[in-house]
Amino acid sequence: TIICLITVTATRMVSPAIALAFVPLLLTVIIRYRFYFVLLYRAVLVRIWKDCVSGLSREERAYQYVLTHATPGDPDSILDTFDNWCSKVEFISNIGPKKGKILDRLLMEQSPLVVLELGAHCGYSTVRIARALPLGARLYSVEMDQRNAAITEKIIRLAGFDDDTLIVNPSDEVIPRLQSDYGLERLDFVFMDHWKKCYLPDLQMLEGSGLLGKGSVIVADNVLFPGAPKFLRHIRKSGLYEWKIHRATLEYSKGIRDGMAELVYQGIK
Ligand SMILES: C[S@@+](CC[C@H](N)C(=O)[O-])C[C@H]1O[C@@H](n2cnc3c(N)ncnc32)[C@H](O)[C@@H]1O
Repeated sequence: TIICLITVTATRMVSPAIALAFVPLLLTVIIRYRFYFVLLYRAVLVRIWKDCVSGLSREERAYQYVLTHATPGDPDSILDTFDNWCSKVEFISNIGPKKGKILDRLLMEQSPLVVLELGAHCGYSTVRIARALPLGARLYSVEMDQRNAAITEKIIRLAGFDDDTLIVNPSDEVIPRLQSDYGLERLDFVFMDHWKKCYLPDLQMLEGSGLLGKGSVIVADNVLFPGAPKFLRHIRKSGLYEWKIHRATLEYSKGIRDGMAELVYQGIK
């Protein structure tokens, strides 16, 4: 319909031959970027519409769904229910099941005892991380949005991970106080999934904090889409890390390429 309308309007303004010449171009654009259009529709248009009709935020809608469909105390059921909602009902930028499995594997391999999560949103990755940690490990999750943090808090409790620490503040205020306020001496594992423009300054802040030791692992999501080019340039040039990109697709989307960066700090401590 859109193509016809544009063509008809264009035909009235310019010659029919020129207008028709644009049809293949339009079709090519639509086919090539179809996954991005679907994402725009699911993440923005459906959200605006449901915000209006439900009177709840998207995060509250997700929580209501999880509360009524998942088994309390069962992290697997909570994650599966989130995944179901995000693939079939509305889009939320949880790390999702595919990249989540990569994160699970890295956590299992490292068995970290002190973990920092930057960007908890509704608590999906928080539950995913907590589920994979060895006994006695500590997870510190940082979320700056109070409403998101309230949902995360409820999801953590629903999953039964009452011992995790949720810090409601922006990462650049939390990182400098991790030693003084929380008594941390070393971070074994950091998961970054907050605003992409914060990746580089926060990584540099962590480097300067003395909290990273040789072998500390940093995993950063979405480094290819939406992308974190300055962060990638730094890890390439600084010489402080052994690193690789785990290629995948964007959460709950088939055709948008994304990746997670895995960094192993080579500094001394
Ligand atoms: C992509 S979502 C996180 C998704 C979550 N990691 C998951 O997989 O379930 C990003 C979240 O990071 C939070 N955020 C963004 N910048 C932040 C910052 N500088 N400090 C703390 N939280 C931040 C946002 O409020 C948002 O809730």
